[in-house]
Amino acid sequence: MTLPTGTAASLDDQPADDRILRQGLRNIGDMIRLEPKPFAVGAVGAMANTAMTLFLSFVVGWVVSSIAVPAYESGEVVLGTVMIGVAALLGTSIIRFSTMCARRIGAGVMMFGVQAHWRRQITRRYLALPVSWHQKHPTGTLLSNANADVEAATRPLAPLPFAVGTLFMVVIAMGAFFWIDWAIALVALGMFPTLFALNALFATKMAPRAKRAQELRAEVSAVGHESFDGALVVKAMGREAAETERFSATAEELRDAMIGVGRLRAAFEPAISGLPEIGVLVALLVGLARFEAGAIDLGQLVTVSFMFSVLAFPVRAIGWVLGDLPGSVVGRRRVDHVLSATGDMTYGQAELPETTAPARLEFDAVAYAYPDGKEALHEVTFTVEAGTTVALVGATGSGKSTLAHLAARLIDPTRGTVTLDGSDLRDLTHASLARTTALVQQIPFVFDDTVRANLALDRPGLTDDRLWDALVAAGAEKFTAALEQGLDTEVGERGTTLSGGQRQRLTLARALAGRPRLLILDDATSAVDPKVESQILTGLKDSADVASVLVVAYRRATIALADEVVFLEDGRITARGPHQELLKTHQPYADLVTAYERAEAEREFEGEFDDPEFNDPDFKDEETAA
Ligand SMILES: Nc1ncnc2c1ncn2[C@@H]1O[C@H](COP(=O)(O)OP(=O)(O)OP(=O)(O)O)[C@@H](O)[C@H]1O
Repeated sequence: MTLPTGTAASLDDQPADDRILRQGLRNIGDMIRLEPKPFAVGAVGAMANTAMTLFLSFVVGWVVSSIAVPAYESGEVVLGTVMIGVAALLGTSIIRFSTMCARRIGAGVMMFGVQAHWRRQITRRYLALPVSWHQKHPTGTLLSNANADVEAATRPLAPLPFAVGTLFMVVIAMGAFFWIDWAIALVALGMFPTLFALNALFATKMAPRAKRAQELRAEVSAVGHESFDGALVVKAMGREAAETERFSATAEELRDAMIGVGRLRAAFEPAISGLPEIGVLVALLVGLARFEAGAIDLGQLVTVSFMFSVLAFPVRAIGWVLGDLPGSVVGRRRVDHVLSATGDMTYGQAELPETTAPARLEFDAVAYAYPDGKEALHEVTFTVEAGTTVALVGATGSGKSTLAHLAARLIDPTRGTVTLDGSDLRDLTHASLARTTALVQQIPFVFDDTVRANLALDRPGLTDDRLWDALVAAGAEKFTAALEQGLDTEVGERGTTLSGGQRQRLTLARALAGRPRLLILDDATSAVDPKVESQILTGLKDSADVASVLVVAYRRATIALADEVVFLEDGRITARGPHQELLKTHQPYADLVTAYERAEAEREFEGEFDDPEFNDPDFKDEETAA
């Protein structure tokens, strides 16, 4: 049995500088394959645009030599010829404008299309990866993967069609230069390769800085997310200054890294943007000399000068693409780190029958080791017989939650088997497993949506009647009915408008609405009034839709409701049997349950339950009177 370790290519395995260009160009190739149509529109638009720009050079040259010069020499303006000149200039400009639109639209659609594709892939991957992978990756970093990294990876796409068009223009212009005059062509031949070499040098120097900046973006996102997520703890513990300091330190590191990026850019940018201007100047000087030597005429001189000056700006687009390559390679590697992460849960083909009868859960010699190698459970063997309730009891860290996660197949055992009605959980289809079992955790997760949406989670066939039945069974119908809009009430981000106890009962109702055949409660009612908790669990046992229940329990009353208690010590079952029997026969168990009882009495005395109904005498009387 292999563990879902969630490994992937290491991010430190950074490509050497000389490979940045190759990897960057391959990355661009991959992105073109993802969005070929918008790229084609953008590139064809750009090439048509540059062709029109070059054509304009000839039009300008022709207007000068055939209209302006004869008019100047004869002192006569021929209106018809002028109109042809104006029409040629206007027509070329209109086509240039429309092709520029096509270039920009193509580039935008391509870039946002690739971004959307990768974001979808990343989200799918996050959902497919096992819990063990998520435990090792902070949420802030995952957010950064889906945002900053995807954006960095696709950044060269914005100027890409422009750069492709420019390359096309350079090739045509070179031909034109050679056709007009070899000396002018030599100037161009010197300028363009120097410009490409300069850009390539810039890209390789930028690579390590871009990598560091991208890592720090993820760190800032992770620290920020943790601080905002833990805002209540930070405030309650008076840790604002320390937390601000922690965030500032990372933010300052990012600032320094970005300044480093800016410095390098500042060092190269003047040379990269100045070189074409120098080229124009040299071409003009050489052109003038060649004109005086009679090698070219005035129209050709104007054409050549115009061509050099219209090329001076677009050749920068090639620099923009090359300048964004290092960041894009680093962003792509970080995206690939998520997309290539292994450790998916693979599901089998077996289906359990679609009945509502309670299921039988069996652990046979189960062991589980976390990815750090620490074995949390050893040789665990026990059964939850169909329709019975088994309480898992054990000191903190004894392995109760690990066992609950194995029962719900959030993780797979390192050794041994977990079976439902005789089928190994690993052989079942995902749908069959989700239909049969439901896990309710101590920390309830509530979506920023209505009560109805939170209960139904888009599962088919969950009518309002069924949702109300589940709310009744979870002891949540009174507070739901008291909400202003009942099932349609928005509960806010993470259910902030509800108390902790209400959130727990809502998530219990969510699980019950699916009528699971095995219900796993991992301390799922800890914030609920103990008496209400007892009522809920008794109700579940007596209900017509009786399920088998595996419950991680701390309260004596809850434990006493179970048909059998499984007592865990350091990941091993050291005692099993009915609660009353274990109290008499197993001293560590008796000690723990007594300690729980004492702690519970203190909590109750101090009114600690995060459940307004419990702390509100009217509600409490109403709910506990039955
Ligand atoms: N993600 C993890 N990585 C490594 N070790 C872990 C991880 N989660 C839990 N453990 C370890 O596994 C052991 C069992 O943990 P588990 O959460 O199952 O205990 P528990 O009985 O549910 O504890 P509690 O009552 O405090 O919730 C503990 O020693 C814990 O430190």
